[in-house]
Amino acid sequence: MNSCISPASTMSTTVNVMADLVGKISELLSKDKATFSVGGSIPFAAGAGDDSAQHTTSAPVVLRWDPASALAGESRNVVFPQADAAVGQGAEQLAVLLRDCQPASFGRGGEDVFDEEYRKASKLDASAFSSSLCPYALGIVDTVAELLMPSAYMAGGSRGVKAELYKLNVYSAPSGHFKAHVDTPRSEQQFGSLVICLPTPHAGGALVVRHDGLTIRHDWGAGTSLNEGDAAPPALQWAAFYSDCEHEVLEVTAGHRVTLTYNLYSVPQRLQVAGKTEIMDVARLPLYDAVSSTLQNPLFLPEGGRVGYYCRHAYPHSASAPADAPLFPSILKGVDLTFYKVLEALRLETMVRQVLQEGGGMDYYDDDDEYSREDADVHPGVTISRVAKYASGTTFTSVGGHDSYTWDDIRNDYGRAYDVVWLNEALPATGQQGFAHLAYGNEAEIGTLYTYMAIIFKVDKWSDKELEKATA
Ligand SMILES: O=C(O)CCC(=O)C(=O)O
Ligand SMILES: [Fe+2]
Repeated sequence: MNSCISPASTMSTTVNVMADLVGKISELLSKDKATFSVGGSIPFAAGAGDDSAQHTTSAPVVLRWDPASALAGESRNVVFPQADAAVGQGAEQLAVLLRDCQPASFGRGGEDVFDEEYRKASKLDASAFSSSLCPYALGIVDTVAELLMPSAYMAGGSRGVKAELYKLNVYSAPSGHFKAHVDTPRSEQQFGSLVICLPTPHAGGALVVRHDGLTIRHDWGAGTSLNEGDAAPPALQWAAFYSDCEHEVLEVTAGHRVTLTYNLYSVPQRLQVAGKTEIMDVARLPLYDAVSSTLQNPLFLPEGGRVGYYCRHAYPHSASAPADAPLFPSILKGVDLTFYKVLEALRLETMVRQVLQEGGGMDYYDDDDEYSREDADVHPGVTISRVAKYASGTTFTSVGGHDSYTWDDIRNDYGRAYDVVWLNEALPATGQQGFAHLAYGNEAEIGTLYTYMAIIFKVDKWSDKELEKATA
């Protein structure tokens, strides 16, 4: 160790540099969009003996397209990466692809315009080609969801990312490029774009993304054989960025740079199932028949009422969700989702809500046991249940801070009371502390009661006419 003490000026420089660095990092961490573009690289599987179970690798990518000039039903194809021996032939196939592409336009003042000064590229529309590349299977979509998903949608993980194929673009030497621009969002749900670069040898053509004074450069030509010295094994290279980021494609100086572009949307994750009955025929489920025939039986709740089912799965229901991205019903899964779908298909008035645990919590108050109405003759199997006004979030009451309160006083302050015929019992593991109340003791304390997610539907009262018909 050097025993010499640094002069004061050096010390203070060091301190300043440290403060600068720490400041920079914490500023980036505090900014919602400091991570405004992410990217990566996925190698191609080497074939037999490859340890692809451990690492994500890609199978060769087959690209097929419909040339405008070909007979109906005829398509052409090319496989990436090209085998070394086939590079000459590959160049020919690329030339054919290029010939079948159209000049790429861009949006200016609400119009599609062609201007090689601004953008020099060729494209195929998504309707004219397909490829075996699946960004979901490669983990790209999950990675984007983890890192770029707008934070407003994160609560409860109820939203997912949809990557929709948009274009195939080819930027070729000399001078293929796209000047700085911002992509036009295709809908309100679009939050970004994804670009995947197929492994063709090229130089130049870096994708440069800028946001808030920061720049990220994705240079995919650098690792290809046209840049000897640093040529890497062929890989799929990709980048994703937020829609409000300015970006550009620098000039391609050699070869062809071929990319697939995708629009990235934030979508309700499971609502893709919950919201669309057309992809699943609910009426084919045994549960559908069981519920529908029960409802047709005049002996079942002739006076009408509510029937409840405690969800079998645990959900983060005591956390609140943003109003524009509610957790329920979109987060429902498995049998809970199936049951909800069945009720929806039967057009029953249904609510997915938190229900307060029956009875009280710790031994603070008298339990006067009024909440459960087991006066079986009048209301067989009916329980007065406390149902929350909202599906998610924790509620609080100031009731309970004195020993003259009873559990019922506290419970009465939670949601609404409904008479419910329960189909099952709540599973302890699905409960969460969703209702906080004041408790008493030496010091002010807060007690909590458990809430459980439930699906409750309404059964209408039978009219005399219907009853007559049903029993005839
Ligand atoms: O091919 C790329 O790298 C991105 C092209 C682009 O910015 C676009 O298509 O809007
Ligand atoms: Fe763009």
